[in-house]
Amino acid sequence: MKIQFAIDTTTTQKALELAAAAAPSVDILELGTPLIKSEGTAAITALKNAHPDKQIFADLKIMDTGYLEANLAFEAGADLVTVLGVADNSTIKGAVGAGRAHGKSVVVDLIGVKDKVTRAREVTELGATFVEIHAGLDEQAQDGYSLDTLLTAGKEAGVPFSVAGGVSPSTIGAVQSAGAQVAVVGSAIYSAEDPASAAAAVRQAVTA
Ligand SMILES: O=C([C@H](O)CO)[C@H](O)[C@H](O)COP(=O)(O)O
Repeated sequence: MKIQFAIDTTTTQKALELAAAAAPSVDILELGTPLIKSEGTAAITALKNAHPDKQIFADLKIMDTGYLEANLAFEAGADLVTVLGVADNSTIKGAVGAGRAHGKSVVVDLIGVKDKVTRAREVTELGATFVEIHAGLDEQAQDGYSLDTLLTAGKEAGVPFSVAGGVSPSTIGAVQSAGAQVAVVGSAIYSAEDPASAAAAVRQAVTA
């Protein structure tokens, strides 16, 4: 299972510092949506130039103009780009088309999708490389939030998936056992006092 570090900061400078600290322990470096909104696609290029050996994930959360927006991110150096599962199928197909034109991948983020299992199967048919079974930061803050719901959906869907929703060293083992291809870890690393050690702890909790 790959480890993806979601960098939810708002400046390229801070993102580069966090990426440098975590890089030895992770496989994929994600530019979070707030970072891209704050700094634009130039931040994608900066991270790719600093880490050409890593997969760079641009969390654009595309909702419309799938080809156009995905193309912007791929041209800037992204290897993976997100489109929203709640978007129209034509938008998802557009983003997938841009991915194919660049030889890169599109991930469909199921944040806000009620029936994640059904939609996961549909968008995989449309060409998503994998789906992200995701509860966002606002959903995580609600009473009764549990990562288990995401893991159950991932197992049931039977398609390639990642999991994002407050994954930490203590829960990443369950994500791996559920069969995820990728575990997304954000705040457990970027909010830690020592992000390098936090990323190493995440790596140690995953079995090879
Ligand atoms: O995608 C995310 C969120 O929508 C804000 O951009 C997060 O990067 C994702 O949820 C992973 O972060 P954690 O949940 O803090 O691990």
